[in-house]
Amino acid sequence: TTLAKAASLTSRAYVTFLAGNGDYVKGVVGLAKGLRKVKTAYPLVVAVLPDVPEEHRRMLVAQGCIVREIEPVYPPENQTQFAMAYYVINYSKLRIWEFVEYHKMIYLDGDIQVFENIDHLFDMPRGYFYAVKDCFCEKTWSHTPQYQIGYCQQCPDKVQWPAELGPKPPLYFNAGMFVFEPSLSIYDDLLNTLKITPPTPFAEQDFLNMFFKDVYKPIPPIYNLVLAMMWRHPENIELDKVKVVHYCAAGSKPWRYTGKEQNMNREDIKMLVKKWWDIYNDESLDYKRINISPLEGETNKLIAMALSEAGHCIAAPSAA
Ligand SMILES: O=c1ccn([C@@H]2O[C@H](COP(=O)(O)OP(=O)(O)O[C@H]3O[C@H](CO)[C@H](O)[C@H](O)[C@H]3O)[C@@H](O)[C@H]2O)c(=O)[nH]1
Ligand SMILES: O[C@H]1[C@H](O)[C@@H](O)[C@H](O)[C@@H](O)[C@H]1O
Ligand SMILES: [Mn+2]
Repeated sequence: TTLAKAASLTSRAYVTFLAGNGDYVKGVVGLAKGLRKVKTAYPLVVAVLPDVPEEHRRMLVAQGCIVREIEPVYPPENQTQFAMAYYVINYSKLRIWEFVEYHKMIYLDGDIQVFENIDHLFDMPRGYFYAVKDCFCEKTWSHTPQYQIGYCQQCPDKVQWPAELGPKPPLYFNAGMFVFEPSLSIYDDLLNTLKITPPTPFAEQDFLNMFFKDVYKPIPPIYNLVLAMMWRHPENIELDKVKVVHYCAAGSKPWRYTGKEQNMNREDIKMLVKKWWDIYNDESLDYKRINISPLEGETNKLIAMALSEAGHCIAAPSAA
């Protein structure tokens, strides 16, 4: 019905995560502007930890974001070395499963930029967890047998998985981008499972991989270009088809980019960093309240139609 269609359009959103008072807020502002540039029909929700300063929250609201505060989530205590010390805060991402006013969401890291519209990903069948396969070739993976034997799921035939190591590990996704369905029962299950799961180097990314392994569906790497793919597996990437770029390689965050770190002085990287800045600096992409988004316009029409089908009519403003 018309009303159902209106409801399903309004119950979708992008979501990202912001912690601390550092410079990741620039990433989120850039992301909000990038999503506007590709004319997404859906809002960007920013899940913020309590330590995000008021000034940064105001900047995000001014960019049209919906700011939602979340409580931090901590893994059980243990002596793990995270691949990056700050990854521990990423367990707090699990709170986004609580956002059940949305039926479906696309999670994007703050260091991601969207260069082409990806709204069609919301239309994929429900009941799965969609994300892009990660690459195991960078030094951040040196703690794993995969890295040690030179096995990568991006080229699984180059180095075969040795039988002595047991069955081949399940496919592993990068958790900087995924399509999921908020749900209170899954949320409870996530938090209860976390309580009995010791932390591991890739923090909530390892945890989500374990938790969703039976419903994980890989989507093409154009939906989350992990930058190392460009020098590790160029044969798997068609740069001109890429829709979503994840500035995750060491030294690649555009707002900190110097070009000095390893692999950062490449032309393709410089071009992608420049494209990020072009969006960030484009004032015409700043949020203007006056512009009703195509979805708001469309939804308002659908709601009006549904109400009139149901025999209601919208009261005209009364003459005072
Ligand atoms: O000070 C910080 C650090 C991180 N973040 C947020 O946390 C996200 C994850 O951090 P990074 O993007 O720096 O991390 P990576 O891309 O290297 O990390 C990858 O591995 C992590 C393991 O915890 C997560 O799964 C993350 O989503 C995945 O892309 C950021 O995008 C940002 O949204 C902040 O807000 N402030
Ligand atoms: O989440 C991590 C991170 O983004 C690293 O930068 C990358 O090397 C990894 O492949 C990934 O799993
Ligand atoms: Mn990231």
